[in-house]
Amino acid sequence: MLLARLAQVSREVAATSARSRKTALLAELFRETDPDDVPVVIPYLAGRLPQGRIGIGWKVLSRPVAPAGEPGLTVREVDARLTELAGVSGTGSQAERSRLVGELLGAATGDEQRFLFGLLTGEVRQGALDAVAVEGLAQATGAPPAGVRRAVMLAGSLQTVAEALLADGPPALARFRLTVGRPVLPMLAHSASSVAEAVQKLGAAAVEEKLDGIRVQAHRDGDTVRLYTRTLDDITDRLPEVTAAVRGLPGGRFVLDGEVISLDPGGRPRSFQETAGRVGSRADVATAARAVPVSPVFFDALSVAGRDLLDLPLAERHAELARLVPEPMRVRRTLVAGPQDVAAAEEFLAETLDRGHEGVVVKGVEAAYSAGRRGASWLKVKPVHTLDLVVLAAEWGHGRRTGKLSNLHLGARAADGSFAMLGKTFKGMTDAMLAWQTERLGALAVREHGWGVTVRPELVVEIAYDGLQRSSRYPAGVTLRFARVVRYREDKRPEDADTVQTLLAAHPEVTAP
Ligand SMILES: Nc1ncnc2c1ncn2[C@@H]1O[C@H](COP(=O)(O)OP(=O)(O)OP(=O)(O)O)[C@@H](O)[C@H]1O
Repeated sequence: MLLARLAQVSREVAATSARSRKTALLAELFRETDPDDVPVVIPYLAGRLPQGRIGIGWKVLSRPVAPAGEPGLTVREVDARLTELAGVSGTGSQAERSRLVGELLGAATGDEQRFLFGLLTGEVRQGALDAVAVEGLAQATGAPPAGVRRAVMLAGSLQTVAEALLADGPPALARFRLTVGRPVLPMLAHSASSVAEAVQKLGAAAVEEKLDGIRVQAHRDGDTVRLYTRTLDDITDRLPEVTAAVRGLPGGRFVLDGEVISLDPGGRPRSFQETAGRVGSRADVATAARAVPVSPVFFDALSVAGRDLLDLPLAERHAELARLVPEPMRVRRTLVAGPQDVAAAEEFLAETLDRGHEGVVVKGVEAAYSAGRRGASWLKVKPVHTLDLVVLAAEWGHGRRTGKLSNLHLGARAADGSFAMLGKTFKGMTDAMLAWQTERLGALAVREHGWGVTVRPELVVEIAYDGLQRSSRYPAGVTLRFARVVRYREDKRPEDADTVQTLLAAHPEVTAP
């Protein structure tokens, strides 16, 4: 496929707000797509590079290059050139990268250059594109949209399903089943402002403690156990005590969903940083496990004895979980019949907070497990409400913070895939965080200014704030009051950050006319 064609469709999809038009444009593109091009076409459509970060600085990108007259670049050729570029290292690498970028841009027309520029700076991420792409794929191949959606959730990747569908047509969907050893994207939760609101919305529900640890999916087949994070990274080798605990359970073949958390000897949770540091560290696992042991606490069963449970109601999945997993390794919960039981739900929340946990997740008992989605039937309630935002830029600090990137520019996802700045903060950072973010943001810089750097929008940071206020200085017309950093969320991608739309919806006091 020619890059020019992809760039054209990408532009047209971004320019129209009609979902049916977006779907039709993508369907047309997929009909022309060679299955071998899929590993490039899908990430490019979403504004992502298959190579991940390739470290081209703003200086290199901002040098004007005369465009080619005729489009001739194929997507595969562009990908090959970027792979070459990503591999350049050592002395003289800067000059070599600069030469390769010049060569690539010189082979591109003006339109293609603009597309490549967006891709290389990471300025536009069409995170919402996946859902439309699923429909486009269904339309292009004649497969049922629900079947494609399910396959994507089981494969954990649109790309894998697109390759199979474009190569073999709708029968390929049957290949995607929940399999022990192949992780699925976890179901996520929406927020509710109180348990009363959550119970009102859901009716009969399980109110579960919300543990502030790391999400883990545990797969077991006989003696083999594998553990995956919410981004489907395999972390089995880092958590021997969790692997052992899973191996000790009675069933021989299952997939469970839960959280790993580090508890102190009194059973209270240690800080999130301790658990996250433990799960994130590969070095000297045995020493780390002695210093900060973690335990799994499961809240769902996705497959037991070869039976796929995803489409069963929560109540039945819970019953399976209870058969398999003994009490201390299961999340605590209380069942409520509906709004009439709100007092019981509130009491459970209060007890949970007393035990040092961060809140509760209220789950509709009838709902299936919607893997890879923020299901409407899981509502989290936390007294301290935070936002996950993306760092767009950072300013050099003054005084004690001279030489450190300090004041962060924070963005939420906008409807068009870009990020809308909501405000700035230099509060809440420890010295260690300042040092870490200076290095990390330095590496992500795409543009240098006297005041600081603009960065590739990749780093997700959790922000506490006291409210919203109107402001004509910011693109969404609002800004955060007293924003402060809680922690970095390296387990999240920019596509997982909060959106302007959900933020506004959560603050009717500001948005009401
Ligand atoms: N009982 C529970 N049921 C479901 N998820 C739970 C539970 N206890 C803890 N969690 C964690 O809460 C997360 C659900 O909240 P959400 O999907 O919004 O992710 P999150 O943004 O990481 O949450 P937060 O930022 O609020 O910690 C899950 O991914 C899981 O890691």
